[in-house]
Amino acid sequence: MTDGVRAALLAGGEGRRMGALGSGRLKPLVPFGGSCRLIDFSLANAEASGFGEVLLLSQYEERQLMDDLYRTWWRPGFRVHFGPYDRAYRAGEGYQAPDRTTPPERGTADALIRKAPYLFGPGTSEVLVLHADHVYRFDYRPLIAAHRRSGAALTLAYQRIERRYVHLFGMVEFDTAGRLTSFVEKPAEPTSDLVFAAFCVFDAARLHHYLERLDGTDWQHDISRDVIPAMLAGGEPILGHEVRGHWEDIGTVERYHRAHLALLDHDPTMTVDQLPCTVRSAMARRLVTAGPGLTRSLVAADLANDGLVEHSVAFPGARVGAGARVRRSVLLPGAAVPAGAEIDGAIVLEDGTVQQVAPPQPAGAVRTAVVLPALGGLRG
Ligand SMILES: Nc1ncnc2c1ncn2[C@@H]1O[C@H](COP(=O)(O)OP(=O)(O)O[C@H]2O[C@H](CO)[C@@H](O)[C@H](O)[C@H]2O)[C@@H](O)[C@H]1O
Repeated sequence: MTDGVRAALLAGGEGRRMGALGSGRLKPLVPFGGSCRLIDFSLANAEASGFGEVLLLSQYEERQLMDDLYRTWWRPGFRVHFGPYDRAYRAGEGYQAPDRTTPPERGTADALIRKAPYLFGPGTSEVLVLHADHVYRFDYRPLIAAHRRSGAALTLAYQRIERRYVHLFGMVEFDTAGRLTSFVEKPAEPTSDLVFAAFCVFDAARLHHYLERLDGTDWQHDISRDVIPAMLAGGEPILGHEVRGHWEDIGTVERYHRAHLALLDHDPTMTVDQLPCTVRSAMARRLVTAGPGLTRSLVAADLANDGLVEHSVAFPGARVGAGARVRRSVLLPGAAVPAGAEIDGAIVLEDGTVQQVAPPQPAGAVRTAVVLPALGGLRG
């Protein structure tokens, strides 16, 4: 099924809208759910969908990303391809710095153009574009199968959301036959509840054609702002594929915080079991049981809790001092909450920095705890 499909992962995130959480850290490597990083969702989906290789499209700090992915995603039958640096990197010859005379790519479409030799190689009939900041579990095979059956130039994943949030996305509209009739990036006045979920499968030849046509023109170098509208204007058949399960773009620190608290919902659209497990933590193997100081929280087994943790997520190695109270918050790996502190609606970083995300709310305790499984048997 995936034969002939080149999977390409856009991982150029700067994390500008992540506040302190994003500073000094690559956005794809922002930890999530205590067991993985943002980039791991698309990689885990690709692996589970039968892909043997994913091409990395990155722009910032490629070396750091390559070192990390080489370590965390090394296993027989699956690999992340580093494009122009792949051969030398794997041969142990080290990293070849990008040629500084060539301007860095600016947008998502530039990333495709710059990696074209690795994207449109012989035998590639389709290109599957993925993102490194999406939280979702998805089998790409039905999307690819539907795309092939229809003969479309592009089949894009879309989701129905509340109208009030549509202005933050690419808005899509379809005719009764399911063919895309309109695509508006970040519309000021939305007229549809359907948004582009940003992952999609292109006919490789058509994509190549439109990238070549746009390159050198006055454009914004973007798949959503340029490539898809150009295809639509060119009369290319574009279809949609609805994403019915959980899918979320972690574009801002607020969404990051909200996505964690959503894991604690009574009927979550994504469960803890669905999180990829790519982070190894020896400390997390020490089991703790939910105790009196813990209410409806997702915690690593090694949480050292001498206070109260309510409706929160605590990553491996987090510590809560005596008398401290943590509510609706996320404690990153090793984050220490000092004795007596009151934390509500915040993210506590590894160095103890408290990033306030939501206004504090009155208490409303719920009496259950989800304990993250010991992270034994993980990849790494
Ligand atoms: N040169 C480069 N190399 C590698 N990666 C790069 C890159 N330039 C950007 N990226 C990455 O591509 C992704 C797209 O980010 P943008 O900020 O351009 O779009 P946004 O997420 O707002 O909307 C987009 O995603 C939402 C869904 O979340 C859609 O609805 C909308 O149509 C679409 O534009 C980000 O993860 C970014 O890091």
